[in-house]
Amino acid sequence: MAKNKTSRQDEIENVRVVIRVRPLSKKEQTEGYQNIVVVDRTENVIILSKPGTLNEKSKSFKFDYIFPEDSTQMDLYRHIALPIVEKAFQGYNGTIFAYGQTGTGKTYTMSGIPNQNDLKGIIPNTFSHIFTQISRASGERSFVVTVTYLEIYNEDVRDLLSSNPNAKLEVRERPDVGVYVKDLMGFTVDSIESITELMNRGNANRMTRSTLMNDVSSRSHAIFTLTIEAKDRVDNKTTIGKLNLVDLAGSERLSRTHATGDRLKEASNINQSLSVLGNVISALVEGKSSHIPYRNSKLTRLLQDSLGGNSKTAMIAMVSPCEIDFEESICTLRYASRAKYIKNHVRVNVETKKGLIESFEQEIAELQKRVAEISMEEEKVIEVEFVMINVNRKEKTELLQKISVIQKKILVGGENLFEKAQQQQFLLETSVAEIENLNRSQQQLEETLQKKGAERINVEEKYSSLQEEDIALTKKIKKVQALLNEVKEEHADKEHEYQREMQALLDTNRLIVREIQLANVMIEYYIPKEYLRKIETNTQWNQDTTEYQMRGVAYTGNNMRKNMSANSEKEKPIRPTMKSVYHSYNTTKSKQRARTSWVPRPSGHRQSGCRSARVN
Ligand SMILES: Nc1ncnc2c1ncn2[C@@H]1O[C@H](COP(=O)(O)OP(=O)(O)OP(=O)(O)O)[C@@H](O)[C@H]1O
Repeated sequence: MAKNKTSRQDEIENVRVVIRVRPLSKKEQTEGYQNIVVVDRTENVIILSKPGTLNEKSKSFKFDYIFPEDSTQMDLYRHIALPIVEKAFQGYNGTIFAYGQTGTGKTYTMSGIPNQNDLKGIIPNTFSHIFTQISRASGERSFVVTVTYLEIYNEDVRDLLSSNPNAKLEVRERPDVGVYVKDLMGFTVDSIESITELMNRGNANRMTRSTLMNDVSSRSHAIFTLTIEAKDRVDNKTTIGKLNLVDLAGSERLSRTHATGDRLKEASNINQSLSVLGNVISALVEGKSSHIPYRNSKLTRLLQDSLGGNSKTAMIAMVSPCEIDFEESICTLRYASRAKYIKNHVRVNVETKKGLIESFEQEIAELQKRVAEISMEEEKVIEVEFVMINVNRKEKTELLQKISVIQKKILVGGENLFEKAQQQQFLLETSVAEIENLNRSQQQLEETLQKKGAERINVEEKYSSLQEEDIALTKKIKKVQALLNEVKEEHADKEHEYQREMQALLDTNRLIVREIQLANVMIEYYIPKEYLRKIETNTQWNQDTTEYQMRGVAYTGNNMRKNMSANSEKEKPIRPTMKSVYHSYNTTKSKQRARTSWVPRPSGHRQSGCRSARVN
């Protein structure tokens, strides 16, 4: 990973890109499909052979690391998540996101199988890691860990931990906070149980369904965020590390999924937002323009810091080894290859305002003061009134309970030996994985040494005679020729990929046109002209939320109708006084309109109908 420092003390770091290959599924094996993936562990190269061709048609890609199909969940954790989580404790932001075709193991890698220790994914392993780290920290350090969990489904942001997970939340931006989700609920956690309970609740609320490509396919992008606030009492410094664990929805070829109707719309939305993510990656890598299209999707807006900003970021690109997925796998590897060149500017986030720990400590001090006051009062009134004592005792008990709840939120280093057994389990597995990795590195070193030895012999033997030089040159020409062919083929592949992307865009476009046509028909036949004009003059494009907004939205027809129906039968609606603001239909006018509805509306109006549709 490239790394250097800038003058502002920021460290410049490339996004770390690794590949994970899942094993062939039982279904693929029974149907007789071939595994076309070979991994060169020494060079970190993945080679895919084009089905039905000889080896020379294979394609190879180099990455920071490649996890072959026999890799364990712990291998992934140790190599990818562990260094980032450790840095989050020091106040760095971190992001790990899983990208890839549908059914390649993104959810398996990020969440895994919850009840089996060795199959737990990155998110639950992070919980064990965090609480282990806290219990190992010095007693001078205090921590508050907060969790949020959201999903982006069909370009709507939803809080997976809310009691109303279907409510759509707004993405906002403020100079002092950056991009954030309004009304997203954050929970402080004090144990592995409490955080696991939140994860399970969120997962249960996540939008999944069975598709032709995956029995349990995630139809949304999910972002699990852990914020670790750490206060050091020695230097009185508070740092905040934010960790985004992202399970993206899978890309899919619409022609292979046979999706129609709402599912087609859902799949188009997924592809569309992944395509915006791809455009952001390209723009960052090319560095041609200062404009990076983060605003073109909610996903890229929320991941703005993770891509090109202040975050240590790792992308795990998932690949299927199956021959029928060759083209999709090549697309994934190309996509991931570009991400390797993104440079982030990372730094420690030092809290300058009052953090959560300080607020909690202040609240505890105030409550303790009140408890002390009550104790003194108790002593004074002991001989006066029995009832008074009871009232005071009740308040005191409540205050002490409150203090205990807040105290639990602040985790003190070394003292909180939670879930000892689970921590040990985690440590044990980590050490086993460490030993395995050391063995593997040793094996890789030996292989590299052997290779180098063979190369030296080659060099010594080369050019011992003119004839040999001639042979070598001919070989070189052949090699260059092969390279040229490879480049040509690559070009043809890219052309092909471009065509397919175009096709996907056309599909999406067709859907949008259909929706616009529906909106136009509804406007044409159901909305009187004067109301349409009124709607248009009261509607404005909001650059920040990237949606149209209505002035006086509380007085729009449907909102007014909602309020009126909420009124009891007895209360008569206050129609007369609201006439100026309530956009209700006028019966006489609608009759007139029905008589003249065959008259075509000016084309300008049709277009303004499109404008009133939400654009993302
Ligand atoms: N490395 C792996 N080892 C064993 N099984 C795996 C592995 N990766 C994926 N699987 C299995 O493959 C299936 C699909 O995995 P998963 O649902 O995680 O894919 P996904 O990429 O999240 O798909 P989607 O984008 O449709 O949500 C699951 O049954 C999962 O258990």
